[in-house]
Amino acid sequence: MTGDNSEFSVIDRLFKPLAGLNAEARGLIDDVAVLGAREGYDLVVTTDAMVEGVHFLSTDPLDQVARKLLRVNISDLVAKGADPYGYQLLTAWPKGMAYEGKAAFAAGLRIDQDEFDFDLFGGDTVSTEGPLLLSITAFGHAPVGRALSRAGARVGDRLLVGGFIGDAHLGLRVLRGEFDELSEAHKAHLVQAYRLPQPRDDLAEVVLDHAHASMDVSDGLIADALHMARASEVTLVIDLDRVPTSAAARAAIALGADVTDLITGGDDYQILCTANAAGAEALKAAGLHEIGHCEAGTGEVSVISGGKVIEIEDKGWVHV
Ligand SMILES: Nc1ncnc2c1ncn2[C@@H]1O[C@H](COP(=O)(O)OP(=O)(O)O)[C@@H](O)[C@H]1O
Ligand SMILES: Cc1ncc(C[n+]2csc(CCOP(=O)(O)OP(=O)(O)O)c2C)c(N)n1
Ligand SMILES: [Mg+2]
Ligand SMILES: [Mg+2]
Ligand SMILES: [Mg+2]
Repeated sequence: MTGDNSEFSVIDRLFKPLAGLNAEARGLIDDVAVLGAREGYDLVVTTDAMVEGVHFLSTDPLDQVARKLLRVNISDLVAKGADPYGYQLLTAWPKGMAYEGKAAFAAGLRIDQDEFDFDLFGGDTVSTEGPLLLSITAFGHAPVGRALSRAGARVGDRLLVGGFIGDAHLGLRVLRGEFDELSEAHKAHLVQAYRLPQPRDDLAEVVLDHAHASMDVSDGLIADALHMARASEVTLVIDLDRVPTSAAARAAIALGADVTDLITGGDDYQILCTANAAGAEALKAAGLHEIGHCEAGTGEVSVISGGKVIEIEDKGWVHV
């Protein structure tokens, strides 16, 4: 089996089929991929890595790890209003990792490549004495000059979010043995949110058409709102009571989960954006939720609940 599990055999057997017949990938037998320019569009590029023990658990199924890796990258693209196109993949396999694990990983990629119409263009394979490390550089297309940014929030804008906040953070805690009293259905919902975030590619177009500033929530709602507030040089006011939470999250809160953990825990991969009043109505009609507004400022986030300001010390995830 060692031959089967070696670098070029794995590329040939597991990754070449994922590149398919796409000429841009050059059959994964060249040094580069060559992406043709699409007239009238900018190429939007993003990179996000995932490390075992930092972004996912060693007990998470490898097909789902692969899908999460694709999804966290697609999440950044759709938050910019870009149409996901394809990706480069880096795999740093722990020495001795079995072929079966790599095959499960490739099977997960296949599922979500098809789900999101996203092609593999190439990448790199290395081995490591450390934990499993995976990285994707993802490409998407946005009409020239129109890809959204974290800057661009305007005083008077409404602040909106694409879906539930806090589920993934609670899902990680469920996997670590917390909230055992929750129903099996609620636990499954939260674990699914952690293992398999749902990037809202269906919202990319409406966000592109109506948002002034847009990003995805990865570090935590408050931390990422702060990133947006700083980039836009405004104050974002978040009404905690309007932040959408699932029935499962509310059940966890009833069991003692702190609501501030939900808005600082991260891993949500929901769109966070601002728009003027008319734009906000269009975004709400598409399913986004209004959670606050934008005031004059110099890069602050203010969280209110029941009309009172809440101080939040740890605002979200920071890699150190
Ligand atoms: N090692 C790095 N080298 C160059 N740019 C980086 C590096 N790490 C992060 N960045 C840049 O810093 C910015 C913020 O990154 P990050 O917080 O990871 O964004 P996101 O939450 O959208 O994934 C991005 O513009 C990203 O390209
Ligand atoms: C095992 C495990 N522990 C902790 C976390 C929580 N966590 C790790 S990284 C992170 C922030 C998001 O990852 P990052 O690499 O910062 O993504 P980016 O902001 O670049 O999109 C969070 C919330 C997790 N997902 N899994
Ligand atoms: Mg990143
Ligand atoms: Mg990201
Ligand atoms: Mg981050």
